[in-house]
Amino acid sequence: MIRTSRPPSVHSTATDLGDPLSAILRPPPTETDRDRLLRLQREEEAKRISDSIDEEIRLDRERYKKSKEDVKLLLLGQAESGKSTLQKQFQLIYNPTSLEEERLSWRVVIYYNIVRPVLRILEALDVYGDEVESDDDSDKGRSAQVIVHASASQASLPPPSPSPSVEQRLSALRLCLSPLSSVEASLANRLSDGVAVSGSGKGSVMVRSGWQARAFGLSFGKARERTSSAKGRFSFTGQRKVERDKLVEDVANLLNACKDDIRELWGHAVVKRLRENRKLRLEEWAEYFLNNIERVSSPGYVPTIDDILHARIQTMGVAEHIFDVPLHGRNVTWHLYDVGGARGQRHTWVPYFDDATAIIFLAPVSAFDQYLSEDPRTNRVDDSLQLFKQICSNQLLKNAHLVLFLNKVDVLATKLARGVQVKKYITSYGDRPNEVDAVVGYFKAHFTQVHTRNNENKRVLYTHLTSVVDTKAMQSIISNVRDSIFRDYLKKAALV
Ligand SMILES: Nc1nc2c(ncn2[C@@H]2O[C@H](COP(=O)(O)OP(=O)(O)OP(=O)(O)O)[C@@H](O)[C@H]2O)c(=O)[nH]1
Ligand SMILES: [Mg+2]
Repeated sequence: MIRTSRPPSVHSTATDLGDPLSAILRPPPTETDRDRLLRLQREEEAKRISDSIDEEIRLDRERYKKSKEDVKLLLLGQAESGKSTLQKQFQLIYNPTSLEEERLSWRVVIYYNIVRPVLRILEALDVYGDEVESDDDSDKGRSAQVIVHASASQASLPPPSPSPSVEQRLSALRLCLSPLSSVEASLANRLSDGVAVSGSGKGSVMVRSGWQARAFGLSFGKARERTSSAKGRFSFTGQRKVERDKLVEDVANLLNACKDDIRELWGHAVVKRLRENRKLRLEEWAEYFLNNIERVSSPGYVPTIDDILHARIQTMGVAEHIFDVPLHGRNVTWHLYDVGGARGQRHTWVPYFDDATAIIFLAPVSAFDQYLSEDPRTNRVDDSLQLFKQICSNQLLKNAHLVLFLNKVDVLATKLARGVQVKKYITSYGDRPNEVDAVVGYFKAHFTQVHTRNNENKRVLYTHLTSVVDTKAMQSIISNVRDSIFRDYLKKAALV
């Protein structure tokens, strides 16, 4: 024989006679049918909410457990060291369609990367132009000839006098290119979404992760992005989108109209002289886009992947990019954290340290003749070494797999070929040969020494010589880095 109990009820009256809470919750004896129905509906709704909270907690727990299995890779290094460019190379390998989809949106950055150096060249001419012109009279004649020849195809310039002086010609170019100064601020404003940022020290534009989406109201590919510093998502009305596109189209038309003048200015003997005697210094991306001015400013221009890799925009805060990386037939989720490297941005890195699986530290070896724009007394290689020391000795990072990229080897080679002397900037370099292998070897020894002296955990340092804009070479370097990170990852997983 079995004994059965009554079906349980939320407000059981049989078992809770002594329980004051149950007594309060018990329906009043005068409850009507309608009241009862309403009460049951309320209870059902409360249960639904409670169940959904339980489910959320369960999913959160699962997500947390799973995210502990994810690889978290930090890209660290000073500003302009190549972190965002390396991130694009990862994107190209593990989520190529997203970079394809972004191509058009990079026009605004590339146009900014052209307008800004052109204006800097004009400023340098204002300051040093006369000096350079009077340096060498014979060259004056040579420059004038170049100009007469080049100006024959110029519709936008005033008709050349039979033999215009260098000065007259440069004045004419200045006049023709003056409309660019008004678009510089508009492009900067568009990119930074009107946010003025301190800490870059360079007066150039900084953007947060997801800038394309904010600037154009578009979303790109599958790559999920989060940012530590965005206060919230921006949403744009269709009207604003149209106005913004109009700006890019206007700049495209302007550049197309000015491209012969820009090309002439860039190839001008006086400008070349200013660059040779280093009174005018332009960054590598400026040179790249000015060398490609014809293509980049032609109508209907769509940036190539190579253009995107050379485009320069400073990162603000920390941008998270998520990729699925295959490992033995299953996918492991990789979180790539691309940080802003300027001094004013470095405090944003710390919250990402304690669960980092691996670090790639980028040190641009070409920067031996440059000083921090945030602190013009500090040599950039010296800053890299100091920063690397802090990373190596940081207790929160002591278990992270450590990779060092001695980057911008191609830029170093170009600089040395131009005759720039390392010992002039790094006095300790002494009389060692002014050649790529020797210079890279010298810097490598210094970084290795910093690592050795700050290596409590006896961890291995994996060093690569890189030019992160070189897609072909990066494919094999990234797969090499991936394998070494996975080896450590599997070893640690086996110990858990
Ligand atoms: N030629 C050449 N250019 C490079 C190399 N690495 C980076 N660049 C260029 O240098 C510029 C700066 O690179 P980014 O990747 O933006 O530098 P970053 O480290 O992200 O800088 P922040 O965001 O300010 O911290 C870009 O225009 C890149 O195309 C390289 O190895 N060779
Ligand atoms: Mg960056």
